[in-house]
Amino acid sequence: MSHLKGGPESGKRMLRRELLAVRNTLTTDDVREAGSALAERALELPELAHARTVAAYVSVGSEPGTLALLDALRAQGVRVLLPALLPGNDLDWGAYAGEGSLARVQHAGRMALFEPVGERLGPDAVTDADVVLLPGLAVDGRGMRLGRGGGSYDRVLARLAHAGARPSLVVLLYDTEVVEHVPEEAHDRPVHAVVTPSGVRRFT
Ligand SMILES: Nc1nc2c(c(=O)[nH]1)N(C=O)[C@@H](CNc1ccc(C(=O)N[C@@H](CCC(=O)O)C(=O)O)cc1)CN2
Ligand SMILES: Nc1ncnc2c1ncn2[C@@H]1O[C@H](COP(=O)(O)OP(=O)(O)OP(=O)(O)O)[C@@H](O)[C@H]1O
Repeated sequence: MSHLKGGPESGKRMLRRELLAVRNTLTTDDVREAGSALAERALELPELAHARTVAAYVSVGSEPGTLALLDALRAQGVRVLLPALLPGNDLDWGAYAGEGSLARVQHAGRMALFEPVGERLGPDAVTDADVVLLPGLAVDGRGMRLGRGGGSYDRVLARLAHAGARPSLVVLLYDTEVVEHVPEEAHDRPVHAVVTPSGVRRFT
């Protein structure tokens, strides 16, 4: 029973706290360098080279940087969708039209996010994506991902499954965040690959 001490929920909470503490020690230079290496590695993925639509997100704070990757994809003519947080933690989507098309949004109790300012396409727009780039704090050898705990991407994955959409699911992390074991709950779904500054690892 997951509400009991030692269940997957408390295991996730402890692991999140440890991983966020490590991220908090990174300097802005560390974050920027990791972001450019990450973009380079990610662009080697054939899935991204052939994608028409990619669902991504704008990194904030000590998250591995995504802006370099978003701009490179856009320059290649890829349609890049970005999330906007809805009440209840579901995600709406809008097209990325360059850095000037982002607005800093402060949702109560959350880190400030950068969200697209243009037309909102609705939560189902993500089902158009050929690749979904997911944020996270860790992944294990099975591809089980630890998120921030909002459940936004759990909902995205459930929505994709419901629509019969099967995009490539790729999580973007630092090297040290590929760990031995991520505690999982019944709703968790594995990703297909992780990109870190040192390369790509696929899960079977
Ligand atoms: N850059 C970025 N954009 C993103 C996400 C993300 O993880 N990173 N999301 C990922 O789903 C979605 C938004 N969901 C979010 C969920 C939690 C928090 C957050 O600040 N969590 C706090 C803890 C708050 C709490 O415990 O309630 C934190 O992690 O410090 C932010 C966004 C969509 N956009
Ligand atoms: N399909 C879903 N619909 C609604 N709520 C869900 C769904 N899947 C999971 N949840 C809820 O979301 C909450 C957070 O789940 P979990 O701790 O697995 O988040 P996470 O995977 O770390 O975060 P994220 O998915 O945002 O990256 C849980 O309370 C869970 O019950």
